[in-house]
Amino acid sequence: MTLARAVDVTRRYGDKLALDGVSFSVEPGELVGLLGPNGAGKSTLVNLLTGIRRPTSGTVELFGGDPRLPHNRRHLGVTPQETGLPSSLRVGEVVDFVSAHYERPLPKAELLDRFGLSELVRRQTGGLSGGEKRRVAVALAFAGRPRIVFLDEPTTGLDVQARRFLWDGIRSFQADGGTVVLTSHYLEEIEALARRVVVIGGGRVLADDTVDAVRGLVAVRRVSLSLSNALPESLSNALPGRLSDALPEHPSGVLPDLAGVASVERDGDRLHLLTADADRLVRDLVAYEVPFTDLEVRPTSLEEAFLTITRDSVPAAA
Ligand SMILES: Nc1ncnc2c1ncn2[C@@H]1O[C@H](COP(=O)(O)OP(=O)(O)OP(=O)(O)O)[C@@H](O)[C@H]1O
Repeated sequence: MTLARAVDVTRRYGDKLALDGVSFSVEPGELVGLLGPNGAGKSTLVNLLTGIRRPTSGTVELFGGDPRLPHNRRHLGVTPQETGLPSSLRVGEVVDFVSAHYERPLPKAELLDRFGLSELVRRQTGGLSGGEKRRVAVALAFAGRPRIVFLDEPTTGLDVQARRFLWDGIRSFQADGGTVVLTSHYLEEIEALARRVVVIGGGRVLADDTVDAVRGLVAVRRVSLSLSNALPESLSNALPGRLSDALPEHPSGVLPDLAGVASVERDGDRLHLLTADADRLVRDLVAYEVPFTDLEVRPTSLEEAFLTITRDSVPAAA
């Protein structure tokens, strides 16, 4: 049985289209990473699938039913992006309080041990550090032995060791048959946990694939250069192509049709070429004796990489 599903879902906040025709499903035992830049729509998707908000159009299902109905949420665990803990209660008391809502909660000691929180059991939550609070908030999603958990940026604000502890807790839940959906800005984080990654950008699903495949997609570099003078005419004539199409009015003529260039932007005399293989592009520029100056190669942002690569297939958001 598909545990969570969104079918052609849109969600508006006033004029803002936060999700635009998103379809997505999660099968039992999966650990799925939702990856995307700020404002991409990740939290909105999580909030729809967990019944916190309703879609504007399209359908969402949790355990085959409406996520807003309590009986469909019995086997759900959630850690939203922001959580408040009652500051005067001790960690152990908060766990007791949350666990009391479930028929068959995890024993308190086991839950705390799984997430490396045993030493904090007698501490008031108000006195915990930000990272400690976050770890408690994430652990609470597992208190009721959920079948699926949604973790919205679970490791924000955590140091390396705390992050590792949390990853171990998430992994052991999945090893026991649990299903996890987590959001992150970082492919590295998703890579540490998940095999499947769904990339969200501008309210749409831009890619739904293995981490390896997505890593290949986002390894895009921006190669910037200025053209110092006109290309030799013989070269211009011999090598017309998509770059020349992109630069019809460039005074220096055309660049050769360099393989692997995903897009070309022009900014005055400066050209910005996006490519997955910057080394090869630079070698080609040299081999073609393109008269460039001020060459600069730098990584692109995730957003830039995806929006560039998918520009042709993704219509502009409304
Ligand atoms: N309650 C709201 N009212 C108005 N706009 C909202 C609301 N919630 C989200 N949005 C807008 O919807 C878009 C998607 O937001 P969402 O929080 O889902 O993105 P996100 O991918 O989770 O971002 P982040 O990584 O920054 O948390 C953003 O433009 C955001 O400003």
